[in-house]
This record gives sequence, C-alpha cells and structure tokens, in this order.
Amino acid sequence: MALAHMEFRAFVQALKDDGDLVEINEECDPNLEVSAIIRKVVEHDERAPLFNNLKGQNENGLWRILGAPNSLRSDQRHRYGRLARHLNLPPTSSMKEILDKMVSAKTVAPIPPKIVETGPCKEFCLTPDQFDLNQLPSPTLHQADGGKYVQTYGMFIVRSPDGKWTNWSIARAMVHDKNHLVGLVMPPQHIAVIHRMWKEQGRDMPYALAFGVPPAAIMAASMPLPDGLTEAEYIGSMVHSPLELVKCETNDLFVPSTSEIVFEGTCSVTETASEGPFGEMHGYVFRGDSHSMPVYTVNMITHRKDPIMPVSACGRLTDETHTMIGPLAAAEIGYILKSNGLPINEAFSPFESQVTWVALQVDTDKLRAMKTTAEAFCRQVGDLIFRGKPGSTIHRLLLVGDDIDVYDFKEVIWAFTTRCRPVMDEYSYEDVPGFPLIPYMGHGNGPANKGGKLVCDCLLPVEYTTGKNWEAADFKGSFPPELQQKVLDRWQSYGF
Ligand SMILES: Cc1cc2c3c(c1C)C(C)(C)C[C@@H](CCc1ccccc1)N3c1c(nc(O)[nH]c1=O)N2C[C@H](O)[C@H](O)[C@H](O)COP(=O)(O)O
Ligand SMILES: [K+]
Repeated sequence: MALAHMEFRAFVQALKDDGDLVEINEECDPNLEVSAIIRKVVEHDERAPLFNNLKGQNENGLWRILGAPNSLRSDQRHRYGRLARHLNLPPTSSMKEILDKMVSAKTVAPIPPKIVETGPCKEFCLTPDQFDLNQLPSPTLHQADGGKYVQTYGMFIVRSPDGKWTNWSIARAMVHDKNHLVGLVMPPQHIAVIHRMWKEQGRDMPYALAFGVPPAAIMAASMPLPDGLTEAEYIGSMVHSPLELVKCETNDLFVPSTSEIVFEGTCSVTETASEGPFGEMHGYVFRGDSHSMPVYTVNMITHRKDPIMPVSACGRLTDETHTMIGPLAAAEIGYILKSNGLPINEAFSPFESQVTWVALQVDTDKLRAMKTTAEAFCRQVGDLIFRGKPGSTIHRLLLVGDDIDVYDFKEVIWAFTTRCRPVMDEYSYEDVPGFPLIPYMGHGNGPANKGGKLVCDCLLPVEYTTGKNWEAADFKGSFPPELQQKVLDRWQSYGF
C-alpha cells in the first residue's frame, strides 16, 4: 500500500488505523441523511464517516462517500491529525508544522510529475449513455441548496490554452442534469483566469475533475499558490517524489493515476446555468441566492472498483473550508510578507473568525529597527495583501507582537481587544476587491465585491519605539520564575 499522503485509499486506511474512521454499512440516503451525519461529525470533531452503502450505488460500487476528509479530531493532542496525514507528518503535528510543510516547497526546485501508461483510476470507463448523475448517489448537502453538490472535495484540473500552466484547485459544482454540472467559476480564482483565456479564444475549456486524489495534492489545490505555478510540480518537490499522472481518455489533461473517480469533459465558455444557493463556508445558505455559472459537460467517468467520493459538507465550524482555506491562505500571505522583507514571524487564520481574519505575529525587535510609524507599517502590509489574490478571502489583518501566539485565539483576541483602539488603530481599505460570500458583503449594505477590509494594529505605540513596557497580569507574567516552579512542583501537595 502506498503512503497515505500519496494515495487516497491509503489515506482512508491510515484514518482507520488511527481509530479516526466510522464505517457505516447500513444504507444511507445521499439526499440530506449523509450530510446531516457529516454536519454532526464536524460540529463535534467526531471521527470521519465512511458510507459504504449508499442508495443509488451502481453495480461496480460507484460510489461510496468519505465525509469530513480533513476536519478536526476531538483529542487535542491529535487535533490536526487528519491534516497531518494529508502530508505524511505525525498526527501530533501542530498547525505551524503543517503550514510550514505547505510552504517548504517554495525554496526547492520543482519535481515534475511522472507520466504512467495506466492506473487504478482506469479500472472502469463509463460513457454518458452508461451513467446518470442524478441516479448516482450525488449528495444534497443542505435542504435549501439549489442542487446536488457532487463536487466539494474533488480537484479541478485545467490548463492554459498555450499549455504552459496547469492549475489544480477545489471549486464547487452541482449536478445540472444526467451528464452536466454547473460550478462556481469566480475571479480572482485561477480556474476563472484560465476559463477567461479559453473564452477569449472562443473555445470551450477542457477539464478533468479528479476525486480522491493524493491528499498532498488536494492540500496544494486548496492553496493560493502564485499565478502560473503548476501545482503538480510544487507537490512533487513538497513530498520529494514525482506524482504519477495518467492521460485522460477524452482530452490531453493528466490526472493522478490512483484517483478514486475522474470526470472528464469540457467547460462551456458560452453556456451558463443557475448555480446555488449553497450552504457556504461562513455558515449561511440564503434562499434564492443563485447565479449564472458555466456548464460543465461530463463526457466520461473513469473510476476504481468500489470508489470513494470525498465530501465536504461545509457550513459552520469546523469543516475543510475552515481547516484549509483560511490557514493555507495565511501561509501564502505570511510567505509574501516575509519575501518582501517585512518582520513577520507567523501567520494564521483563526477558525473563530470564520477564517475571515489573518493574525500576523510581528518580530518587534526588527520592527523597531525599521524606525517606521504604525500608519506606514500597516499600509505597507495592507497594500501588499489586500491588493493581491491570496488575500481575497480575508477581510481583517491583525498585527500582533511577539508575545502573542497567533495559533491560539485566546491570545489573539486578548491583544485585539486591549491593544487595538477601534477606528484610530484601524486602517481601512474600501478600494480593494472584497469577498462576496461573506454575508455582510454579498447580503450587506455596501458593494458585494469591493472594500470592507481593515488592517488592525494590535501593537501598542511603545512596540514601535522602545519595546514592551508592561507585564502580563497572569501566572507566567507576574511571578518570579522560581516561584512559578515552586508552585508547579507543589501543586499536588497543596491539595489540587
Ligand atoms: C477546501 C475547499 C476550498 C474551496 C472550496 C471548498 C473547499 C472544501 C468547497 C467546500 C467546495 C466550498 C467552496 C468555498 C467557496 C470559495 C470561493 C472562493 C474562494 C474561497 C472559497 N470552495 C471553493 C473554493 N474556491 C473556489 O473558487 N470556488 C469554490 O467553490 N475553494 C477555495 C480554493 O480551493 C482556494 O482558494 C484555492 O487557492 C484555489 O486555487 P487557486 O489559488 O485558484 O489555484
Ligand atoms: K491551487
């Protein structure tokens, strides 16, 4: 068996070996029942459900469903275990170790994928007369959704017309009819950038949609890596070995050879259909919230025997849209700021902000050496991030000092509520792209796609000049170390 980060089926086995999987063998209905179970799982950090017996499965087992593929574990020591298994890291890994791994490939030479003749994803091939997406177990995830969102954790593979750039990304898609999908293609996302290139040439965009890809691949697919970067090469260097890809049957794109299921086809550059509403990552589904989006034709389905379809039933905390979209954007944001010479140590997107914030830990020694002002520094950070793509889903950047652990929300909110004077210490951005999926944007008082962003300076003025002039009124901050040690040593004998 391959390693968990390189083959989805090995990943499912790793969850089972970790005691992090519940196999459900009684028949479940993909119409809401499956998603209701997944929602209860992710709202309580329960074990991942593997639905082995779905209403609508065909004679070759097409398909089963793995819910909550990258959500949290309840045991605090293994909280990010599922994310760690995506990257061949120990299940006790911290979020910092996980995000550092995702950024590690930026400074090494890309390792191009290896093309193989065939692979498990080719065990079965179905032409459109042999399948009906409405009869297969496509799940309805929220009762107010506009359709069956069969695509929430698969990977779209699209390539620029000149063949130079192959982008891998997650973008949602719902069943439109027996062999068509309609999906969210939204600027500034790379799938929309490439779709536009094909549209300018008046040619439909070939795509592949691979479900159950190597877990390391789906992590990079969810990360806002630079324009023009081909994820397949990036992942190869991240995992230090080439990914094995196999050619599609109906177009010249390549898919991971061990993919559980592959949809192949073309995405129209002219035909659109109604897409949404959908229970979104911020926790809302607004009735009637549908938009015209491109139609994908499914010309071929290939798959493994008894294939597993991964499903992210997203919404309120804590599912893949929170464990991946925010933190992976934060990793890219942190990297951009450091590469521009700014004194940033760490970057994280707190789940409690519904991943609309990124907290940035500032190295305040280096900050003081810059002899800058709060306004100049905050504007430098805001201009770099809010005018670029990786910051597109983030509406608040919080600058905090070295004493604040950005991975611990208690620390972040303490600094924000006590060191950032509302209005005076906040620098607004109304002339930058906004994220319309956040309810106060898409269903708020102002323009849905513009503005509504802030850089919040949670550094006190002394941190820019002479340094911290306070002691925290807490156990670690207000007592001599030897007294702290004495209390810890005698804690039991005191009677606690
Ligand atoms: C992990 C994950 C990620 C996404 C999405 C999902 C999951 C589980 C859902 C469950 C399918 C929900 C939805 C969230 C909506 C969203 C839109 C735009 C940005 C962020 C989120 N979704 C994306 C969606 N992006 C859309 O354009 N389109 C989508 O539909 N994303 C985020 C997306 O994968 C990341 O932004 C990647 O950086 C995109 O790659 P790219 O930077 O363009 O090469
Ligand atoms: K990507």
